[in-house]
Amino acid sequence: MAEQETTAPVIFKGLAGVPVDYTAVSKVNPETNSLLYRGYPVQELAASCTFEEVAYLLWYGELPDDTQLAAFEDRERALRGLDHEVKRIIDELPLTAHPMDVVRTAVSVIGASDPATPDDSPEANLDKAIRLFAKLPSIVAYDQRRRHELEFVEPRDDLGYSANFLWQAFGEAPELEVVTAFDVSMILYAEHSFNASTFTARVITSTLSDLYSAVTGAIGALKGPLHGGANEAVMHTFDEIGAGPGGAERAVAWLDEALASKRKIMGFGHRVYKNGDSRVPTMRDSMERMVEHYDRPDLLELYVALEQAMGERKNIKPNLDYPAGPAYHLMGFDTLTFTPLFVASRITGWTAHIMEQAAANALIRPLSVYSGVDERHVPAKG
Ligand SMILES: CC(=O)SCCNC(=O)CCNC(=O)[C@H](O)C(C)(C)COP(=O)(O)OP(=O)(O)OC[C@H]1O[C@@H](n2cnc3c(N)ncnc32)[C@H](O)[C@@H]1OP(=O)(O)O
Ligand SMILES: O=C([O-])CC(=O)C(=O)O
Repeated sequence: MAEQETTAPVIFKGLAGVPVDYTAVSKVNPETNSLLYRGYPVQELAASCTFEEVAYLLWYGELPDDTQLAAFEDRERALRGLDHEVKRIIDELPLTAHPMDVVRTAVSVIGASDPATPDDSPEANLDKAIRLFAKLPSIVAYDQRRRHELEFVEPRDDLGYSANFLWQAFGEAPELEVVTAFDVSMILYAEHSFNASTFTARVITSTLSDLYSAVTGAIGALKGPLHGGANEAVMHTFDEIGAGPGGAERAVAWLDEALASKRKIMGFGHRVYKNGDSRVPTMRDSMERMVEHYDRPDLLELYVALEQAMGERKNIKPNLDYPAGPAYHLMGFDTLTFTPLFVASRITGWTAHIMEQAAANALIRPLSVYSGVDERHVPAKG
C-alpha cells in the first residue's frame, strides 16, 4: 500500500480499538470486566498465589508444582544482589533524577554488561527476564534509600519476593499483612495485554533488538502519567487536596476546579475498560487493609469522596493506579518510588510478551497519512 492514499483513509488515532496481533499471555475483557492471565482470573491468582507463582505462570504458561516452584524461587533468590558497577553508576546519577530514569539506566547497565545480551534464544531471554525480575527490587530499594541518605540493604534469601522487597526498602522485617497487600499489588500490576509500555517492548523486539533494549523502552513508556506514572500522580492529587479533617469537602471543590480547568484526573479512566477496571476491587480491598493497619481513615474518606465526585461529575471510574497510590503511601514508600514498583511487577508481563513477539515475529511498522505541505523544490542558488 502506498504511503499517501488517494481516497480518504480511516485513521485510528492512538490505535484505539485496533487489534494488532494475537496474544496468549492475558485476556482483558471489558464486557465481562475480567482479566485472565494464561486463562486464570487475576482475582483468583491474587487470592491464592504468590507473585513468584504468577511470574512463573506468565513465563511458562502453567502454574508451577511444588518442585518447580522451589527451583524457581532458588534461582530468583540467588540473583537478587546488585553488582558493584550497577551501584556505582546509580550513585553517579543526581539525587534529583526521577527514579524511573534511575531504573531505566540500571537496566541499561545490566544489559550492557551481560555477555548474553545478543543471544535471543528463548532460553537466554528467559534467563534475562528472571535476572531483571530478581534484581529490580534491589534497584528500586537502593534508589529510594540513597535519596534518603540510607545505606543499601542486602537482600535476604530466607524471604519470599515481596517480604524481601519490603525488607530491602525499609531495612526492617515486614509485617505479614503488609507483605500480603504488597504481593497482591505486584500480581495485579503484572500484566495487561497490549498496553502502551508492553506494545513499546513488542515494537522494539520486532526489529530484532535485544530484551534489555525492549525493557528500557518499556520503562520510558510506563513513566508517563497517562500510563504507569498515574500512581505517582494520584498521590500528588491527594497531597494537593490534603487528607485529614474536611478532606472530603475539599476533594469536591478541588475536583470542580480541576475539571473546570480541563485537567485530567489521574487514576481515573481507561482506554479499554469503560465501566471500571477489573483489578480495582481487589486492590481497593488491599488498600483498605492498609488503612486499617496504619489507622488512617482520613485517607480512605478522601479516596471515597474523590471517587464519588468523579462518578457524579463525569461518570468515569478509577483505574488500578487509584487504589495502588495510597496503598504504597501507607506502606511507607515515597511517592517517587510508586512507578518503579510498577516496573518491578510489569517486568514479568513485558518479558512474556517480548518472548511471544520474538517467537512469531513480524516487524511492527504501521502507515502514516502525510498531512504536510505539497511537494516543492529547493530554489536554485546563485
Ligand atoms: C495502569 C494504567 O496505565 S491505567 C491508566 C492510568 N492513567 C491515568 O489514570 C491518567 C488519567 N486518565 C486518562 O488520561 C485517560 O482516561 C486515559 C489516557 C487512561 C484513557 O484515555 P482515552 O481512552 O484516550 O480516553 P479519552 O482521553 O479520549 O477520554 C474520553 C473522554 O473522557 C475524558 N476523560 C477520560 N479520562 C479522564 C480523566 N482521568 N479525567 C478527566 N477526564 C477524563 C476525556 O477528557 C474525554 O472527554 P471528551 O470526550 O469530552 O474529550
Ligand atoms: O491497559 C492499559 O492500557 C493500561 C493498564 O491498565 C495497564 O497497563 O495495566
